[in-house]
Parts: sequence; structure tokens; C-alpha cells
Amino acid sequence: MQYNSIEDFVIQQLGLLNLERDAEIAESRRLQENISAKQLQEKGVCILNLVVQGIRSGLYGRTIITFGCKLAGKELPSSNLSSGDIVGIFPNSSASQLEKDQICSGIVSCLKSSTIEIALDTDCDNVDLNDNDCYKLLQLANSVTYRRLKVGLNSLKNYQGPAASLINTLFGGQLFSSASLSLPPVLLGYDNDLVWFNKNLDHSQKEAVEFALKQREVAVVHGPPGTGKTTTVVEIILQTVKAGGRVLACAPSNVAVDNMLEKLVANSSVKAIRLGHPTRMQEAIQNRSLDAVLSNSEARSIVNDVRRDLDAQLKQITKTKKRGPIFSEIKNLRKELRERETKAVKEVLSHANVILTTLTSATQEGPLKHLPPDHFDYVVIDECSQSTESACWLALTRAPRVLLAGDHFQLPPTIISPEAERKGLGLTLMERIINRKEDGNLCVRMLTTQYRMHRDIMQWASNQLYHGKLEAHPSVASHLLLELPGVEENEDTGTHFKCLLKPHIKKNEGDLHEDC
Ligand SMILES: Nc1ncnc2c1ncn2[C@@H]1O[C@H](COP(=O)(O)OP(=O)(O)OP(=O)(O)O)[C@@H](O)[C@H]1O
Repeated sequence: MQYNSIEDFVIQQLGLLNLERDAEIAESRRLQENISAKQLQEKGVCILNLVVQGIRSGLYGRTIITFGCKLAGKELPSSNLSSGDIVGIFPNSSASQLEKDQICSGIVSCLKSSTIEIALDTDCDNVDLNDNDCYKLLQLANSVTYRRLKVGLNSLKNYQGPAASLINTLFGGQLFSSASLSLPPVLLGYDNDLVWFNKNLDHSQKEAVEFALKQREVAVVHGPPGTGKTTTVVEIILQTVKAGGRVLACAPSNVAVDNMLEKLVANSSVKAIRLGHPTRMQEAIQNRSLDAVLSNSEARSIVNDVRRDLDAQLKQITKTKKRGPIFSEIKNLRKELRERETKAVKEVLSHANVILTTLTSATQEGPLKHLPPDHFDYVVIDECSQSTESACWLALTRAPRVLLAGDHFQLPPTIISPEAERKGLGLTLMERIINRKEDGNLCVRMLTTQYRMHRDIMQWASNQLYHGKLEAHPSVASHLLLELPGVEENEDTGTHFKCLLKPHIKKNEGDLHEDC
């Protein structure tokens, strides 16, 4: 599918997002209406019998409530809730889990074995929760993501900004130009070749890096499993930074963003900041979160003074019946905190040369709103083939050039509505580019050496999906499980390939191993 214009794309995607949203709401209603709270708890989407254990302020003065079991220290029942989930807070005694009974909603910001912290939505700031009452939390359909996607799509209609030319290119213009950019001299060695940060890159990785750096607007790195896609993306980011560029590096999932960050920070020349709640990040890189960098910045002490006052007032709320004056004091302190924090955030972000975030947090609602529209030179999207195109556009409007990396033969984005899927919500930008007959493939470089599996395991996928182009690196080409440290030798670990069921595949079909 190709779109006639950006307007055509926006109209279609808005319709498909509505279908997807309706499907998600119907699914969550079906659960809430037909199942008791206890059964919902058993399904892992509800936690009952919680009491308020603390109230404090979070970033931008948001109220954070800590809930725990009535019996202090007792472990919470196991659930599927995790950081970033949207939850509704209900009186424990309410007969239903319908919206009319909901006190307020928020985001799970931290989940430990005996406590769960909820960052309340900003319109719930003055909500009344009591020390003595019992509450239940219920996972809700995620309306925030849909709202952000819609705002993002609508902003494309009359867009004027750094990505104006990129938009034309991706909706009809010429994707590939043979007049590529020349590499900035600062990146070149005495022999006029790129000086590599990662000296171990293989031939196809080096070719992809050089190609991406020379592309005027769009480059796609197609990385089959284990071929070093993220390794390659990180080299491209490092080279861009060395040339003086500022990069917005995104991915659809927190894990993928963290993988990029982990590889990036191994290089000390990069000032990288990760947006998003620290509890959603792997521990080793939490010190690169905006929160952590802010709390180590010089601006910390002026912010902390106000925060201390605000927290003192918040503690009073649950302990007194005369709340009017406290709420008004809290309102003033929150305003003050927001102003001071905004200044500090601006300062910290403008000094970073790489900012990393999930796609759905790359919106104007978040910290990026503090940067000028033309702040970034380059947008990088890793695991692009696992994201819908509308989510990619949340980031794409921020720079004139883009690098997309992924593998459209691996997991596609998750779509709940079969109708939305059928009508194109699942078509990724990467596929749309590759499928463009005239010039799609000219923008793509494929990585061809894989560093993960035995050559016989690789061969089937290579033949079926990658035109037989994959090679196994010698370090893995014949490796077996038993060669890993601490793995015992037995009939399972001493072989690279074991068929559990006899497949109904004719010999040679799909080039499966002959013994199978
Ligand atoms: N040129 C290289 N030399 C040695 N090892 C490499 C090279 N490139 C990548 N690797 C290793 O291969 C593994 C996979 O790399 P990476 O995570 O970058 O690949 P990927 O294609 O992004 O993976 P995935 O398939 O999970 O998306 C890592 O252990 C990495 O260190």
C-alpha cells in the first residue's frame, strides 16, 4: 500500500487507530463487566485491598501515591501490572469496575514486592485519598498512547518544520538520490577513510554505516537476527555526534531503547540522556535517565527546596479534615516546582548530544517540548519494523534526516483489531519504503554476517527469508551449547539441531537438515 499524499495517510491512519482503540476498549470492558474484582485479580489485571502508605511529589510536581497491603510489609499478590501501565483507582468496596466508580487514574511508576507507586494524572492532583480507606487498582486500556498518536498525526496536516522535505520524500518524492553527501572531514583518517569507533565492524556493517552517513534524507538498515543491527546503529550515532550532529534515538520498546543506550555509553564522547521513568529502564543505565541527570545537576538544590515544602504539605493531606488551605498551598508550590524544573530540564537536555526515548514518549507533551523544533539533526529508529508507521511519525517530524533499522521478516507490530490490521495499520514504514518499486531498495543496506547461531540453524531462515545471503561468523558457525561456560555435556547440549517432531516436509523442501 502506498499513500497519495500525507493528508491521505493521516485520514486513513486516524480511522484505523479508532478501530484499534475500539477493539481494545471492547476487550477491556468485556473483562470488567463480566468478571468479579477477585477474578480480575486472579487474571493479574487488578490488585485489591490496598491502603495508602505515602504521598509525595514526582517530576513536574505530579502526585505519586504509594499503595501497599493493609498488613504493612506483606507482599502484593502477583499481577501482570508493570511500570508504565495505566490504572484506575477505585474504592475497594465499589461493586463494579466501571468508569463511574473510578476515583482517579494514573501510571504505575514503580512496582516492588510489597508496594506499588502510582503517578496520578495531572487532572487528579487534588484527589482525596484517606489513610483509613481501602482501594483497588485496575489496569485500564491505554488511552494516552492513542491520544498522542492522534495529536501526532493531526500535526502532520499543516506541518512546517525541519522534516518538511522528508515528509515530501516519504509521500511521493524521490527517495534515493545518487548525489549523496560527502563525509565530513572530521570523520576521516589520513587515508580518507572513516575512522571507526568500533574496529570490529564487519564488511556489511561498515558499508551500512557509510551509506547511512552519506544519505541526504532516508537510510534503512535491514538487520536479520543477530547481524549487529544495534551495533551498526550505534556506530552511525557516534559518527554523527563526532561530526557535530544531535541525534534523537528511538525505538518502540523500552528494552530496545536501553540496548542502544547500553552500547552507546560504552563510549565516553557521548552525552546521552534517556527520557522516561527510570523504573522502566535496565538498572545499569538508570544513571542516564533524565531524572538521574537532573538530580546530579547544579539546578538540583533550587528544585529540591520547593519539592521538600511540597512533600511536607502532601503528607498533611491524609491526616487532616481541613484540606482547603493545604490544597491551595500545594497548587502554588506545584506551579513553582514546575517552573524551576522546566528551566533545569531545558538546560540539561540542550547539552546532550543524544536523547533516547521510546517512540510514544517522543511527543510535545513530554520533556522534548523544551527544545527548539530544529534541535535535532538526525532521527534514528531501531526495531522500526515492530512499530506502526503512525508511532514513527511522533519522532520523524523532529529532524531532516532519518535512519530506520529493523527486520520486516521478524515480529510485526501488535494490532488487536483484525479489521485495522487488514486495512493497513500493521504496515510499517520500513516495509512501505522497501516496497516502493522505483527506488525503495536503493535506500536499504542489509547486514549479512550473523553472530548468534550455528550455521545450520541459520541456513533455513537464510534460504527462506534472506535470499541465502546470511553467513555465520566463525565465532558461532559451529558452536554448541556445551561450549558455553557452566553447561553440562549431554545429548541435548552436544548437538546444534534436534528435531522433536518429524516434520511433514519433503526432503530438500526449505533445505531442512537431512537427518531431521
Ligand atoms: N562486528 C562484530 N563483531 C563481533 N561481534 C559482533 C559484531 N557485530 C555484532 N556483534 C555481536 O552480535 C550480537 C548481536 O548484536 P546486536 O544486538 O547489535 O544485533 P541485532 O541485530 O540488533 O540483534 P537482534 O537480532 O536481537 O535485533 C551482540 O552480542 C554483538 O556484540
